[in-house]
Amino acid sequence: MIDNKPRIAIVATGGTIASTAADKTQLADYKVSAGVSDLVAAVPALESLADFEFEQICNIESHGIDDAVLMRIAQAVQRFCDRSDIDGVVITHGTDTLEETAFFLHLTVDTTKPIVLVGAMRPGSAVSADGPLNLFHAVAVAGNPTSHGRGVLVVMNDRIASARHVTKGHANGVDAFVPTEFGYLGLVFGRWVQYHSRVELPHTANSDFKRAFEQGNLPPVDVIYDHQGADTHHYRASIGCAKGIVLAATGQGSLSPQAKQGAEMARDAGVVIVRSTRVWQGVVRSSEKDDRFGTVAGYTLNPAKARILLRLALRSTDDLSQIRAWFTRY
Ligand SMILES: NC(=O)C[C@H](N)C(=O)O
Repeated sequence: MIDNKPRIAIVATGGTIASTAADKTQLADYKVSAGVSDLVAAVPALESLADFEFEQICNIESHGIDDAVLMRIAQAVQRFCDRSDIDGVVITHGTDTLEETAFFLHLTVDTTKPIVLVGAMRPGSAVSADGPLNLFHAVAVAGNPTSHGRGVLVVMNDRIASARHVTKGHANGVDAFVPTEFGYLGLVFGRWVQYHSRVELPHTANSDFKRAFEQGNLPPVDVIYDHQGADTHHYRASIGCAKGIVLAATGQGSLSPQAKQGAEMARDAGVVIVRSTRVWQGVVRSSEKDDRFGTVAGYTLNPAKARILLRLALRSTDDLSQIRAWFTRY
């Protein structure tokens, strides 16, 4: 029996799942304190699911993750996936920027093995902490043979979502992760795992950006949020520092007069602008605006994920037609 257990690598980075507070009802302002061995020790039933290896990359909140940490996470995940004795990888992560790490790995890790990100919305010290069961579920999913070839997965609150679609949709609740209109991929309930759909867009072993983390720094890309009464000063500050700007535009990618001006300034300075939307569902399709302002339509990627794709794209080219093609495909 024991011989049949999968071997799972747990890559730990911090977040609320690794946090504790002085009081059981304290649900904010807690401290990251638990290392990966503490997380695993808190769920003894994990032993029945898998054999483990651990790597602690850092122990910080996810809004503190920078490029250097992101690259270390990606390299560690790739290293584990390249090993024939490892069946899957679980990454414990803060939820605030979890979708960014998840989507970066989805586009860059060269594997068909399951990679599962998991976090928690309540610290480990809280009444009804969600971390222990989320971790159990993440390992159940990573060790399940039906999880192969599905790209990077996010497991929270009994659901399995794709890194491509999932976004944080609630600031506090344990049901914080929502898959937008594309839906969850499946369910996990104890040891039981069932999938209902898969992501059709390219990822992991089929991605054009495989192992990009081995190829040096990614170009800086800023996100600018458009709104009523906008100004052009964000664009002026960005141009000269950033190689690209993602515009969290209104509606289906409409631009305020100032955003239009900003887009023209960026185009003239050779900075690529992606028109994404601050609305969290729907599509920004290419239109005559893109010809006029030299912009790229962001399609169904939210601004945080459009930023990741634009960085990967700009690492290899500044050819607008190639970048536009990638935005229609990913
Ligand atoms: N729920 C969380 O994990 C939020 C946390 N503060 C983070 O590291 O993103």
